[in-house]
Amino acid sequence: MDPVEKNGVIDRWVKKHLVLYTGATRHPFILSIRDGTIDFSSFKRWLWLAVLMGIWLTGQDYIFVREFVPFAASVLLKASKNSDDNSDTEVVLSGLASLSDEISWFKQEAAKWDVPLSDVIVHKSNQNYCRFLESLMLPAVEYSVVFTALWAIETVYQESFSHCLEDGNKTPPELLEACQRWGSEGFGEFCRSLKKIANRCLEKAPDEELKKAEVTFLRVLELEIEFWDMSHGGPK
Ligand SMILES: Cc1ncc(CNC=O)c(N)n1
Repeated sequence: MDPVEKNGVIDRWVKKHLVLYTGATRHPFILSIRDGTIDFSSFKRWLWLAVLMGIWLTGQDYIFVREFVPFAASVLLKASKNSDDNSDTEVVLSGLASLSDEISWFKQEAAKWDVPLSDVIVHKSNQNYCRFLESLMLPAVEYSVVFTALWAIETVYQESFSHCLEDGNKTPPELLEACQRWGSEGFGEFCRSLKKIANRCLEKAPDEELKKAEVTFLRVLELEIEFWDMSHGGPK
């Protein structure tokens, strides 16, 4: 890890807010996937799996990803305007490409499990998250703030699902594909690129902007925890 990364602003914030960060990246929901802590009686297993797939197959995450696309596109727009370093644009573009692949994956999974993705009831925590994303799309929101949000949103999933793939995991085989989608080394590489860009911008940000970016980071963690809570409590 090069020196900027080690002592970068983001690593400082992760350390400072480790409890909330761990709450988002080691949520009981994620631990229950990694430990496969499901009652192996077939009915409960199936039910548990249905609850678990609920996050994806009641379409909550599908709705999130559909809302996340315009947000990521707004970051791409800001990146193309930010003269600093146009390699930022390529990083964001690669993220958008994986999003389009993700949407097709959701559709095929929904078809496989025979779950309609249209007129899904949007859960409260999902509505909050989508409204938050919309607030970040306003032109006035600073580049360092939106990149901090983009890095945090992607990293929570990467950290969470890569944990489910670590040695000694007991992740149910049916869920390995979903875990690999976000837990893969490639996605980890993408998150590290986002972190580099965010750190570069945050190093130069005035205090006011730095504070806004930190608050945005914490808000993403809270919203991710609420999102896991929603699925942990099952589709309501
Ligand atoms: C709630 C939530 N947070 C982050 C991600 C990962 N980013 C885009 O796919 C996701 N799919 N859903």
